[in-house]
Formats: sequence, C-alpha cells, structure tokens
Amino acid sequence: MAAAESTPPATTEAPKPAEPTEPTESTQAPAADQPAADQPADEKPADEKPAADQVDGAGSPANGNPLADTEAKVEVKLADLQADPDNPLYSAKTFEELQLSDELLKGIHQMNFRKPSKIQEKALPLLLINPPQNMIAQSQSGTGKTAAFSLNILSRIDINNVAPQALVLAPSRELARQILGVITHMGQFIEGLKTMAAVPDPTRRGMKYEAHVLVGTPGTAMDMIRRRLLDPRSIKILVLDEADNMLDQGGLGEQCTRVKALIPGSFQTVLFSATFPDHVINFAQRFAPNANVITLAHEELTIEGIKQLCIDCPSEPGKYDVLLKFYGLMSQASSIIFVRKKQTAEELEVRMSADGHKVAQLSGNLEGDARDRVIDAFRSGEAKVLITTNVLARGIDVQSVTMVINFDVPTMANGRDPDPETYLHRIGRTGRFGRVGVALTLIHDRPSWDQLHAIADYYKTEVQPLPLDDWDAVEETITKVIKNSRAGKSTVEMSN
Ligand SMILES: Nc1ncnc2c1ncn2[C@@H]1O[C@H](COP(=O)(O)OP(=O)(O)OP(=O)(O)O)[C@@H](O)[C@H]1O
Repeated sequence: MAAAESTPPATTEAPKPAEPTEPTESTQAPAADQPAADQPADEKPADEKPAADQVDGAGSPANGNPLADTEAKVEVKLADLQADPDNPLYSAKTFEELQLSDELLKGIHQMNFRKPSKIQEKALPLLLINPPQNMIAQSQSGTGKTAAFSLNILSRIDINNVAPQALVLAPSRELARQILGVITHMGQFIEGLKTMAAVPDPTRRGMKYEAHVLVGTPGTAMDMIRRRLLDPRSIKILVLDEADNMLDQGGLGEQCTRVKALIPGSFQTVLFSATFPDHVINFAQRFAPNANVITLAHEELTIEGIKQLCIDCPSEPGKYDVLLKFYGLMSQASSIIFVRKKQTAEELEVRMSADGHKVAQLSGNLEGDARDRVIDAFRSGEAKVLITTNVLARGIDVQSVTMVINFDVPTMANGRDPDPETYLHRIGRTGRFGRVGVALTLIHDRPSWDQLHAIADYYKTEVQPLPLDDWDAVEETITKVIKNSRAGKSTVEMSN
C-alpha cells in the first residue's frame, strides 16, 4: 500500500479507473473529556481531503505485522468465514445479485471485495427499495457497514446534478475523511462523480460545496448550510455513521437534529452503528421514522477474532511499567493505546518516546491538519504505536492493527460507571473483517476490576486475566493470537 504520498485534491473527482491493486486499509469519536472533533468552521483548521490512505479494503496493510508471516498454522481464511452462516461476514448472495450498477461492481472488485458481509447482504436490498425507506442498522465492528451505506448512496446519485445529494455525518474528522476515501474509491468508475469533505478547513472559507456526495462532521455541515455555502435542497440521503454516539452526545445530537431540520422536502435517513444502547434506540426511531431496523443482542456483539485479555497492575502508576514490559515483548505489532484523558495521552507519548519507543499521539488538543498528519502516518505504517483518546475509538479502520490496549478502562463521563459501548468500539479497532487481534485492558484496583467485569457481563464475553509474574506465559498467549494466519492480513491475502 502506498504511504501518505499523494494528496487527493480538495474536491475529489472519480479518478481514472486503475488496474486492480492489492487491497489497502482505511481508517476513526470524541471522549467524555474531549470536545467533539467537529467545531464551527472558524475554530479548527482542517482539510478537505480524504485521508491519504484510507480506501478501506483497497490495499495491503503497510504496517503489517511480520509475526503474522511466520509459523502460520491456522488456515481459516476469509472465504471460510464467509461460508459460515453463524459468522457476521456470511452471505448467501453475491454482489452481482444485489442489483448494483456495473460501475459499482467494478469499484467493489477493485477493492478486492469478493462477497458481501451479512450486514451488506441484509441492509442493501432494504436501502435500495423505491420509494426509499429509512433505515437503522447495527452490525459488529469491522463488518463492512461503510460499504453498505456507501453503495446505497452511489446507486442513488444523479450524476447530471452536481449538487449535494447525499450527506454523511460522522463524529470525528478522521472518520469523515476515511468514509470520504471509501466512497471516492468505490465510486471511481462513475464518470464525473464528485465527493467532498465537510470538516473544518480555514482554507475553504467562503467556498461553496459543489459535489454529489459530502462527508463531514455535524457542526461544519450545519455551519455551511447556514452560511448558504452548502445547498441542502437536493439532498435525498442523510446518513449518520456511529449514530448512537452522534444522537446521544449533547452537542453532536443537537447539531445532527439541526442539520436534519435544515434539509427541505423528503429524504432517506440512514443510521448505522455497531452499538445502539436501549436509551438511544427510541430517539433513533424518532430521528428516522418508520425505519427498517436491523439490530443485534448485546451478546452477539463481540467479535470472535478479538482475544480479550486483562492484566491486574500493582497500582495506577504501576500501569506504565506493565505497558513498557508489554511493548518490550510485542514491538513489531501495530497497535493503538486508548487513554481516558488528553493529558495522559500527552504524558504517555513523552514517556514512551523517552524510553525509546516510536509512538504517535492524537487527541483533541491537536489542530486539524496535525491530526491528519498523525493518522496518515499511522495508516502508512510510519508510526506503529498510536496513543489516543476516545476521539479515535469509533470507526477507524486500519487493517494491520493487531493490538488494542485500554490503558484506562473506558468509563462514562463521571469516571465511575463502565462504558460498554466505548469498550466495544475501542477493541473493534482490531480484528477487522475476519482478521484477528488482541485487546488488552489494564486494571489496577477494585473499581477498575468491577468496571471491566461489568462490561464483560454485559456482553456475556470472557476477558482472560494474564499473570503479572509470568511474562513467558503472557508472551505465549499474545503470540499465539497474533501469529495466526489472519492477523493483520490484507483482504487479498485473507481471500487466497
Ligand atoms: N465485502 C467485503 N469483503 C472484503 N472486505 C470488506 C468487505 N466489506 C468491507 N470490507 C473491509 O472490511 C473493513 C471494515 O469495514 P468498515 O470500516 O466498513 O467496518 P464497520 O462495520 O463500519 O466497522 P466499525 O463498526 O468499526 O465502524 C474495511 O477494511 C473494508 O475494506
């Protein structure tokens, strides 16, 4: 996969059809202690472009884990997973049977998608019905929700009308850029297609948003419509990705509701997420009235390929030594460390760098273009360890991530109650589309132990404790998972 070498233009026109390449990965939510990534246009600088490398499913993972190439014994590959009716990647149909245009089929094949996943197979026919119907859809992390709503959008665009016809909203600029990359990539054979990001960008001040598909953050979209830079009159599809997060968070929820109110006439409202907690689903149903609904039970949400582990650290300050020890063992892996506070992210960056680790850090304290550089460096493999807050807990798709570390157990804003949704999204940054990965949570006292176990109970899942006094056993457990032949592979490698 090419690193962040070429920067797509601000307005992304469908590129010339390319020879099929190896699949690349693509890429993402604000923390309780973070501001929403989106701010009114004049607050945070940004970028219009999709992330340099985030065409999900379209290339080999640049920061692939060399461990995965050795001693691979387990031969369960994507085709096998997709043939298992109990697997979320299973489908009884082919993309051809889903009545997609030839241009879209070419786009899908170029991304090396061989067969739809369960959510793609179930959601697409319902999304494509005419007259269009609203949809609320849930499926496990990394199972291809982006492609499901993107294929609906690209199937419904009138290419002769270069005006915003579809508006996709996401909770962070990183996720918005990633989704933009996927739509642009998937629609590359649709001649004349224009896609654009609507995230804070000081260089665009006063410029109009003239593209068929816009992907942005709610505050910017609202601001641009109000300033008459984004004409909402042709919008026929409104998608909220990570919809539970968008509707549940005070500021974001209000902005989404306002954007919706600013779109005239009738349009299709589509809400996707891996989680729809009970207290959000009623609001979601008011936001998308009479929607077709695809939901899952809590216990169906964890991904089999993600091995969940925990270590009981001697004290809160002692967590750092455990982390270092851990990285001493696992230096090759591409990984994300999640912390609760921006300050912890910054401190960890300084300490780990001083201890000789090459790490990158991304939190709400960084300006937009600096954030873009960090995430692009992580996607390209230039940075293998990413320290971040919940700002990137959701949606970010980097296929080569084989390890997620919860340096802090995810909790609600009060810091006491466990946050099962954030836990699920965080660990879901690994184990994408049939790959395997490790999710390690550090606990250090009774409250953190209780929080983690409440989360495990909620999902009826097992979190295996690792012994602090036997690092050989720890190493053995971890390497067993990440040496699996499915660890950090590209879609092509998985399919062969
Ligand atoms: N049919 C398919 N065949 C092969 N790979 C696919 C297919 N559909 C999607 N993918 C790949 O699976 C990965 C995960 O997809 P995506 O990011 O859309 O997941 P998601 O369900 O939105 O996850 P999350 O809940 O974390 O946001 C991407 O790398 C994408 O390219």
